[in-house]
Amino acid sequence: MAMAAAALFHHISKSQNYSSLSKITRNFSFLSTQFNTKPFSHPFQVRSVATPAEAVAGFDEMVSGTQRKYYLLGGKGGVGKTSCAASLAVKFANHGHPTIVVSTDPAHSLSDSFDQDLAGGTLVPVQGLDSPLYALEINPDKAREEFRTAGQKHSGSGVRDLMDSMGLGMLAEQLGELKLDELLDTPPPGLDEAIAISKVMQFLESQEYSMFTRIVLDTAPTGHTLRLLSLPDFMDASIGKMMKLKKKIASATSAIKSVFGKQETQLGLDASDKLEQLRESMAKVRELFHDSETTEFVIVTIPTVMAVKESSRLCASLKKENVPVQRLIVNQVLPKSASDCNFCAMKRKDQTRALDMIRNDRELASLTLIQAPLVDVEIRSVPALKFMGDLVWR
Ligand SMILES: Nc1ncnc2c1ncn2[C@@H]1O[C@H](COP(=O)(O)OP(=O)(O)OP(=O)(O)O)[C@@H](O)[C@H]1O
Repeated sequence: MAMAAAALFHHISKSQNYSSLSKITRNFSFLSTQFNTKPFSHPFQVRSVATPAEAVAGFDEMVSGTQRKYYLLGGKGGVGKTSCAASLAVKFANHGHPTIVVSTDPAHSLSDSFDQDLAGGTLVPVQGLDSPLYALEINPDKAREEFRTAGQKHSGSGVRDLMDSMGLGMLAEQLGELKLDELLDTPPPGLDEAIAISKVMQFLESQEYSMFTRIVLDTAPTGHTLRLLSLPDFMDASIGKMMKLKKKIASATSAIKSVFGKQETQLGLDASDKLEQLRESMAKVRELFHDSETTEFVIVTIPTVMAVKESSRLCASLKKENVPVQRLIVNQVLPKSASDCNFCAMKRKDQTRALDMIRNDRELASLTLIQAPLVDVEIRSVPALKFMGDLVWR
């Protein structure tokens, strides 16, 4: 059976042909009948642990409406965030939504997941679909570099010397104290992700991209996400300080200009301008994170005690920050099989324990639980992602 499933996946990955996918689904059912087992039927089901009143609708609800919606997928490293995000994006596109799938994880795997080169920091069309799907892999290092370049202009010693000679040493000192270079060299946790997301916002706000009605974000592992949530406040405080200084510098600049006729650009205010922009986009990110009309954070996990504990902490933080969260994907659930080896039987017992833990967890129990099976090949390429999407997003 495993061999047969692997062969089928190999076939769809090679063929890149959608019409073959319905055949694949039929073939899986066919195989199940042939082998008189139900290896995939149970885990493919979408089950809810929420009470009916709390239960949220399935994919129908996610796909309905032409208003733009954002889906952020996050969780522990390696649990299948990218596979779930990419498969959701493929499914949205195939349901008529012009879609963008974005990765802000410094260790991108969108290209690997789609088995196409999607790098470059700009929108790249995903090949192999009939409807528009674009991918965007933001490189946080590159985005940070842009800030650094602006920062160097801002806090260059030339400016400081000039201000010193003008008797504005105090101000120069304050300028130095801002430690912009240092901020960018050793960014506070989450700054990279913030810069990446603000870059995404810049793209998404432009008229050119207004046609996209579904945005799927494959976020960096949990730690980054949690820090990102608290970052807007941090940015507000530190950039606020920066803005005050900018005003002082602006008045000093005009004083210098009036005496020496120097060009204002010589004092380069690019960095603070950039930071102000960053603050503005962080405010938008914060708004976006909290708007349940447009945004949903989907937690992805696997059935292990460690992953469940981390998901519970993530869920608690999201709730505390009022980030809309309704669904929990438990990925890589071992399918029941008639021919369980000892290892599989033990592993499934272990997974059952972790699933029970979810059902009894204070944070997670109220979420709609979506179980996705562990399949016997890697999820790579558009057809494979479509296949996964049809299992997960129902
Ligand atoms: N349900 C599944 N069955 C089999 N393999 C899977 C499944 N889900 C994901 N995988 C595989 O697990 C690996 C990791 O998946 P993926 O890259 O989606 O995880 P991730 O959470 O995004 O990882 P990272 O945190 O490193 O970005 C990939 O090789 C993927 O093909």
